[in-house]
Amino acid sequence: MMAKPIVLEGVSKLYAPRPAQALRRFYSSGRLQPGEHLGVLGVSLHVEPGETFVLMGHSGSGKSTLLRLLNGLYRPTAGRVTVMGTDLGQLNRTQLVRLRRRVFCGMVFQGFALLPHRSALENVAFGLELQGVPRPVRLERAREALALVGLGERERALPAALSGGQQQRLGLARALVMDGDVLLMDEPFSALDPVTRRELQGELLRLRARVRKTIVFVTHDLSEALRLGDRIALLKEGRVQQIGRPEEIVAKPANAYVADFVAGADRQAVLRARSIMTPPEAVGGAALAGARTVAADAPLSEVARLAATGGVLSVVGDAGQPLGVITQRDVLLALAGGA
Ligand SMILES: Nc1ncnc2c1ncn2[C@@H]1O[C@H](COP(=O)(O)OP(=O)(O)OP(=O)(O)O)[C@@H](O)[C@H]1O
Repeated sequence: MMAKPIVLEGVSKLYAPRPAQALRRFYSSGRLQPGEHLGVLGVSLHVEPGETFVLMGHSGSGKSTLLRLLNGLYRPTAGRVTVMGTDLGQLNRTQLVRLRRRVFCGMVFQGFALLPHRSALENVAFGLELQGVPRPVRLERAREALALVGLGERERALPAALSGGQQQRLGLARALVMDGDVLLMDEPFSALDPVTRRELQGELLRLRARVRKTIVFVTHDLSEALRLGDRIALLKEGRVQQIGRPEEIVAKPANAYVADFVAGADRQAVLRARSIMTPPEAVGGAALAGARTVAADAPLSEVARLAATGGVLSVVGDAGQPLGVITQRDVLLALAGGA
């Protein structure tokens, strides 16, 4: 079995002159002293190969700190970070740099630091140049990456001649051209207008199917997280509130904070039949006889249409096996945001 790209076990990071001491004091007294800041506290999570894992939370909740812990840019004050089966704490600087280069293909930021006097093509090829990849090879790979993000026609353009959305695509190409399996994205689309932003999200979803990279994506935007994430971790004040698939977080928020955070979600788009069904025992066998079936993955909008004509729906899995039932009441509650 393939090693998990990233595993975090009880990871904490304090920004303090003496972080270990500050953390001990924080655990015993619940307080920090002036000049000490909590980055993240006791975070455990893992990222599966090929998934898009979203770190979501308000400003200051610890998303960027976590991203820099999981790629070894920061060392944890406590806890363990394991990347592709290797405990980062066991590596010296050189080994760490080598592992990061092998596993991660760079980070995509908002306002990506593009080289202003180099063409789009040379910007993308730059990382390979630093690695000593011969010029013809790196230009060929850079062209492929540019084509992948839809900038094939603009390879000679200087960054300043590109729109904000195009510059962001260029940033993406610059990361994609590198070898690593894991792509880190820190609020890459936040500075873009809403239309361009949605467009680039769509682009990323399409790309993901083609390049098979594992993606860790940071955002404070709920709709972006729900759209892009296979799974989402919601952070508050450095602590994980809930980890789950988008429909799990929306349908079964773990606490009042999560419920409040997801209150504005587009429930019809996010919820699936499986997230609102109840066990078959909930209704009598008689009610199920002749019930219409709906796929477990069907979105709530479709479930609602089917349920509107009355009766109970039988939710079935890929092989047609019964998984649960949905009544009209379940649909109404889900649409209304009830449990
Ligand atoms: N270099 C630093 N020194 C001191 N405190 C820091 C440092 N970097 C981050 N922090 C603190 O750690 C906490 C988490 O910050 P972080 O940047 O990880 O949050 P974030 O969720 O990424 O926020 P944003 O969305 O605003 O970037 C905040 O309280 C922040 O003030």
